[in-house]
Amino acid sequence: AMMNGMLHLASPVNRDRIIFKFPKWYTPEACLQFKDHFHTQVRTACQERNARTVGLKISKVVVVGDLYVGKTCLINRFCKDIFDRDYKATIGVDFEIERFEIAGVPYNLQIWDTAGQEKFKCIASAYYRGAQVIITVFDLADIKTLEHTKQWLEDALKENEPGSSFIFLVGTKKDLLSHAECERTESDAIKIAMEMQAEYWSVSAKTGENVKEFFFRMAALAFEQSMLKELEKNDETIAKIGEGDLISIDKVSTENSDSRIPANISCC
Ligand SMILES: Nc1nc2c(ncn2[C@@H]2O[C@H](COP(=O)(O)OP(=O)(O)OP(=O)(O)O)[C@@H](O)[C@H]2O)c(=O)[nH]1
Repeated sequence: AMMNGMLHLASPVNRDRIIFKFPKWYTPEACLQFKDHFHTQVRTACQERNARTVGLKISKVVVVGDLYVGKTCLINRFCKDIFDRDYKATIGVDFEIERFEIAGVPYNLQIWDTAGQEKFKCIASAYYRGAQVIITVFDLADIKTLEHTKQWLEDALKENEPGSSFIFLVGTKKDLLSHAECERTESDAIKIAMEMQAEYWSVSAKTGENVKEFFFRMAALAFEQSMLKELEKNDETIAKIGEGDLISIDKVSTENSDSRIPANISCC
């Protein structure tokens, strides 16, 4: 099974998981980043990825929110392209690994589906740690689930470094609302998203509306952030090597004891 799993990861990624262009936001009112292309540094690093970015890139995503809001259906629509109208409660947690190729680089998302039922909360919260993305989900047709999203987010944030996760607020079951109803709920949701510093999306797992767009956007933001972090780490390593060199240069200049040149000038 292990062998199969590894072969699976080595095979080419599905054609509809290839991202070239930076995916767009849903609404400018609650959007994490305004831009339509990858960071130049990231693009360059992706082009020379063999030299600089080694290893299997994987980011953790956790999906939280009240029971019955449609977390499992949202994940299943994207990962398996299916929709199940029968409700089966998530017991504790479940996860999917979704493979992408972004700007030419293989990339994986580990998507954790957590249970909304109160009795599973302590099991589920054990999986919140180390989330690069937190998705708080509510049901557009059930306004009290929107009110609960702040609490869900707070619980997820407790387990993570401040400012280390991208936050999304997602309203599901868009198909159940008229255009006017949807707009009304959206404007409430956008206010909450702004308070949460989250990006807002309305989706339907039933019809598939905005599902792929949402996951692509999330994957691209998470990918870019992890590439930037990696580049920063590489730069630090290079800087440290540089420091070492400077110390030896200092030594040389001290040993030469040329009194007209202060030793520290060689730093620049
Ligand atoms: N009409 C419609 N129904 C949906 C949609 N998404 C989910 N549902 C229905 O809502 C119910 C709950 O969906 P789930 O995905 O199981 O909900 P959940 O948030 O994972 O629930 P827990 O696992 O208990 O936390 C199911 O009966 C789904 O068929 C949607 O986009 N439109």
